[in-house]
Amino acid sequence: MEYLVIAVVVLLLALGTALLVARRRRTALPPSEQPGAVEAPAAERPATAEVPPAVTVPPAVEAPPAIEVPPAIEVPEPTAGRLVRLRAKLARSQNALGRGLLAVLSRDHLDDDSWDEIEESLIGADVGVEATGQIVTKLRERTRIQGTRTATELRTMLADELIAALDPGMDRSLAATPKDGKPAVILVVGVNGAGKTTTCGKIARVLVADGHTVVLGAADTFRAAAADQLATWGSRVGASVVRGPEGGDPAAVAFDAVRRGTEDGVDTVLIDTAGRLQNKIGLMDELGKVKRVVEKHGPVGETLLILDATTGQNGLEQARVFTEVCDVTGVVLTKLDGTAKGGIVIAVQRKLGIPVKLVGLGEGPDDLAPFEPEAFVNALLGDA
Ligand SMILES: Nc1nc2c(ncn2[C@@H]2O[C@H](COP(=O)(O)OP(=O)(O)OP(=O)(O)O)[C@@H](O)[C@H]2O)c(=O)[nH]1
Repeated sequence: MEYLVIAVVVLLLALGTALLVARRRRTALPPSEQPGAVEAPAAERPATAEVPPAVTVPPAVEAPPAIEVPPAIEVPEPTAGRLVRLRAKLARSQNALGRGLLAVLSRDHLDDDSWDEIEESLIGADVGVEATGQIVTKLRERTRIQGTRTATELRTMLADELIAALDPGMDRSLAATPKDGKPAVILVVGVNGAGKTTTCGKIARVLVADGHTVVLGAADTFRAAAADQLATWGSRVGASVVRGPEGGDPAAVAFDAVRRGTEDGVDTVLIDTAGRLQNKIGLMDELGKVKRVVEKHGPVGETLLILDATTGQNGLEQARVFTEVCDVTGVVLTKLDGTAKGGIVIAVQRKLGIPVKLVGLGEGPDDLAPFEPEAFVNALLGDA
């Protein structure tokens, strides 16, 4: 009997505990798990402190010491035939001048209006009024005398006249060969933004491609970046660059560059100058001083004027100032790839009486070509 009472008590206790656990579990269920429960909007929910994720700190790795990798020396493209290779870059001029003119020339009959159109195309391409007059007069005369009619023959005649207007007999070689054990000195002048520094770098590549050794002088001390730019160009072709402090004396840098070129026994010293001077007297003083100081080592063999082809007739005015200030021996016409007015080459040569020696046809390092009148005119007129 005693045992029976104990068993009943134990059973009742077990039942009570089971019931209590079941109730507790029901109240502990999360609201969303309860059927029909609606999630309270975030604003109404009590803010809970977010536990930041555990951060694992990687073991400290020692950085390897920086190794200075010298830039690889590049082999510039050969200069021969560059103009032909770059002819596609004259696309804008080809469309404006070549296609337009050839369309007129292929008409059955060339009347006065057609000749007027030819004249307008040439003037529109910056050939210049005087040169255009002469070219058209000669063409008209030849077609009248020879009775030529086919478009191909007319194209050949036009090309002949354009080439003649470019004076193909002019000496366009660069004076870059050393004399009496001294390097040849080339001064590069022009207004800022014309592409002077870039062209200096490209000329260095032209010279290296033609087998010369070169030292570059960063005498454009006005703009610190110009010297950095030149240093990059130089390092790519293994040419040393002599530079001075920003705002320093350009003549001193030019002098040091020639001295360095002489000591190193290089063929050519190429000197980039600043063209930022606002007035002719200042410009004359600075360039005059650079030249005088450099000439303590020996004569300057070449002074190249860098002209931006896209500035058209305005550029010609600036050019004239430089020709008055220094003895310019050659012109480099840059950015011919960016203009439909390729005829500017003719105008520049006629106005200045100085040969165009090189033309810039793009921003690529080898987009600078020795100027050849025949190849240029053929590229301008296209193959039609
Ligand atoms: N499309 C094109 N751009 C060119 C050519 N030549 C130079 N440039 C660009 O013209 C810009 C000016 O060139 P820079 O060499 O800095 O001109 P800069 O005359 O030295 O100027 P400063 O140092 O300020 O006196 C650059 O963006 C060149 O890449 C060219 O033939 N074609």
